[in-house]
Order: sequence, then structure tokens, then C-alpha cells
Amino acid sequence: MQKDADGFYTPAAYTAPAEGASEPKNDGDVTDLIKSTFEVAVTLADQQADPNSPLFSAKTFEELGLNPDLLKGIYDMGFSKPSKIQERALPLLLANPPQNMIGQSQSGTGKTAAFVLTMLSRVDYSINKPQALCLAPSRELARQIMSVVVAMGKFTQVQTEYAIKESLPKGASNVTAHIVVGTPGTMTDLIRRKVIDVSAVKVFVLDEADNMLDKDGLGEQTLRVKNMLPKNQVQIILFSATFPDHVRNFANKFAPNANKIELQRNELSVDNIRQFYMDCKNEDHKYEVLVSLYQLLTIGQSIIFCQHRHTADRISQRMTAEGHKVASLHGAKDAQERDAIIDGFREGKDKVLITTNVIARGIDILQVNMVVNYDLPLMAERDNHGNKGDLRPDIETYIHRIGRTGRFGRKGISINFVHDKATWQQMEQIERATGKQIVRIETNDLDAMEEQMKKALK
Ligand SMILES: Nc1ncnc2c1ncn2[C@@H]1O[C@H](COP(=O)(O)OP(=O)(O)OP(=O)(O)O)[C@@H](O)[C@H]1O
Repeated sequence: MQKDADGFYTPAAYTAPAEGASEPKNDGDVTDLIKSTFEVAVTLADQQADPNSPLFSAKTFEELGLNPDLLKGIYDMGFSKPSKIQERALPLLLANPPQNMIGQSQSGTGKTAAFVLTMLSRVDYSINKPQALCLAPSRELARQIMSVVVAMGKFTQVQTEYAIKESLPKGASNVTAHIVVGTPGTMTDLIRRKVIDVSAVKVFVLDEADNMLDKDGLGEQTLRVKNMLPKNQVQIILFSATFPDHVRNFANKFAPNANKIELQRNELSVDNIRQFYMDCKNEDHKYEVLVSLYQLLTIGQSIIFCQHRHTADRISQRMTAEGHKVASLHGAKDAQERDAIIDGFREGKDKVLITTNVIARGIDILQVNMVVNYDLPLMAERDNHGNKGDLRPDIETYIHRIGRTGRFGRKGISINFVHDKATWQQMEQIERATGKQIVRIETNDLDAMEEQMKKALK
């Protein structure tokens, strides 16, 4: 993947499957590459023509009310038809007077384009002040969103700025960019210090909104940003693949009178992600099984999720010492290192990324065809007084984690490691909550395992 002089991803990184620029190379063979990209393009066209698919649309981008410069940007990225969420959300988002939006659509179905096109449509490029703010839960996601803003806005006059750690030089003042993308802590800090003047802000977007509003997470910081924005002039846009009940009420208050696009419970995850599990004997056996999977993990690219940073570090150190090439990323690493690790992974320099929930949401890397839940995602139960109790599976995080594969109609595999009664029960709860079957694969028959996985990816 290429970057331009400013360090942004170039639009080539986001070309559609038909272009083949960012498709997995089977084994470096050009014929295979052309064949595989052709097949992906054909299945994408089929899915976009199937009314039951989240990628379906009866309309063209021209019919959604976008201006010609933005249409140029969209086609330059290789998009040909809108997805369902784009078709449904954009006319509502662009209508006047502006109305708030709470939008839900499965992982990898193109929510980013919906809110980025709204920000780019609403900005008055003759005014050099921030007019659209967008918050995301991680710097990696903020950087990715920015690359979409830049690619889609390529034929506009848009100026952009980050509000993420170490993005602005100390002593910087007076951001004049039209669109600012960042994380809530840094955004709060920059607004407080008047580096960002919010007086002209008219669009406020929360990507991964349920996470951004969760009282256990970023909710307080996000609310702080909202409270600093001018009243009655800001269109509030919330997007996510999940909106669990406990944040829905808050979301409704946060974005009052919003247009809503919602999913049914059984629609939460896409069918093109095949889910498996492997029975491991104990914690240590999990490591051995992971190592035995290495060949398969590197056919395309894969992400291994752990519950704790120290597990991610331990596994990656051990695998590296044993001669395997893996990268690890988590929130305890400093900003520069995090950027280098995710960029290296995007560029395919590393094929296996061992990480925590820090990149469970939003990250879009088309070549990732496998996700491993080395540890199942867990969260603490809360009693009526808000006290933390037993651990239970974190269904939303599970849906987001497996959604790092199977992007925009591609095939993907997720594998859960279970190693005792508790993890087994947790997985059953996940299966029940998502309504999708999780199929067992043998841990001791590598050939059978490979066979089954390749079949799932066909
Ligand atoms: N209309 C389109 N045609 C072709 N490709 C598209 C279209 N819209 C989006 N894409 C591509 O689909 C991929 C997934 O899009 P995006 O990252 O916006 O998904 P998302 O819905 O935000 O997922 P998540 O819930 O995981 O954040 C991206 O690579 C994007 O470039």
C-alpha cells in the first residue's frame, strides 16, 4: 500500500475488488491473482444485485444526491454501486434541514463512506474553520477514517487535521482545517485549549458509536466533547454494527429525533464469515495449536485477538524466538510504534498480527481472511449498583472482532480457542446470541483442518 507525502493512504489502497490492487496474492502468481480478483469482482456484483444482501442497492451513487466532485472521488476509489446502508442513509443524511442519524449495518458494509460523504457534503470550503468533527475509539481507526476522507475528498478543496496523540506540534494554535478526525481524549484537550475552535461545527460523527457512548468506556469523554459544541446547529451522526440495549437509550438522548436504521438481532453478523472453534487441552496447548496454524495464518493475513496486552506480548515474543514472523500491537505501545506496526501490517510486511481489543473495531484490511480468538472476548457483569461481578462473553466485541475479516462480501474465517468448561460455555452463549453456528475443527489433524478452512474460503 502506498502513502502520499503527508503520510495518508492513497486511494489505491481502497480500490474496489475489480481493480485487484489490494487483493490477496495467492502465491505470488499473476494468473492466480487475476483469476482470484476476477472471482471476487463477480461475486461482489452478484451480491450487490441480491436484495437480501447488505451490499444490495437499487440505486446508483448519482441518485443519492452527491455533488460531482464527490462522485469523482467515489469512482476514483473504484466503487461502482452503493451498499444498502449507503443507499438508505445518504439521502436522509444529506436532506435539509439536517437531521440526526443513528445508523446500524453489519461490519464491512461501507458505513464509513456514508458518514465521510456527509461531512464532505456539508463543509463550506470557503470557510477555514473546523466544520465537521469525527471521533473514533482508536488512533488506528482515526487514521483509517482520515485516509477515506482524503481519498473521497480528492477532488474537493478539503483540508483535514488529526486530533490524536502527538499529531499536532506542541504550541500549535488555531486549526483551520474543515474536517477534524480523532480520539475523544485528544479532541477534548484541543477544544479546551482553543486549538480547535468549534463555533462553526455543524456535523459531529461518532464511528463505533456504541463503544464511544458506553459508560464503561469512552462515554464520558465523548459527552464532554459534545457539550462543548454549539447548541442547535450540529447534526449528530452515530454509526456502528452493534447497538446493545444498554447504550441505545443514551444514544437516543445523545442524538435526539434521529432517523434510525436498525438491524434485527439475527442480522448482526454477515454470513460470509465462517465460524469455527478448536478444542484445546489447556492454556499452554492454545499456544501450541496457534503455532501449528502458522502456515494457514499466512496464506492471506490474520489477526489474533488476546484479552490482555501481556498475553499478546508473550505469544509474539515466543513465536518470534521460535522463528515465526509476527507483529504485536496494543495500547501500551507508543504512538509512533503503533503507527509503524499497523502500517506494516496493512502493507502486508507482516502477515500475522497479535493484538488486543484495541483494533477489534473498524479496521479495514481486505487481505485479512482469518481471525483467531485466542482468548474469547469477556466483560465483567454489572449489578444494579454498577459493581463489577462475574465475567461473561462480550458479544459486541466478538461481532466486531470477527468482522475484521469478510469485508464487503469477501469470504473469511474465524476460529475460537476453547480450553475448559467456562470458555466452552462462553462460546455457547456467543453462538446463541448471534444465532450463527460455530463448527468444530480438529486440532490434531492438520490436513483435515487445512482442507476445511480452504473450503470455507472458496
Ligand atoms: N459501495 C462500495 N463499493 C465497493 N467497495 C466499497 C463500497 N463501500 C465501501 N466499500 C469498501 O468496503 C470496505 C468496508 O467498508 P467500511 O470500512 O466502511 O465498513 P464498515 O461498515 O465501517 O465496517 P465496520 O463495522 O467493521 O467498521 C472498505 O474497504 C471500503 O472501501
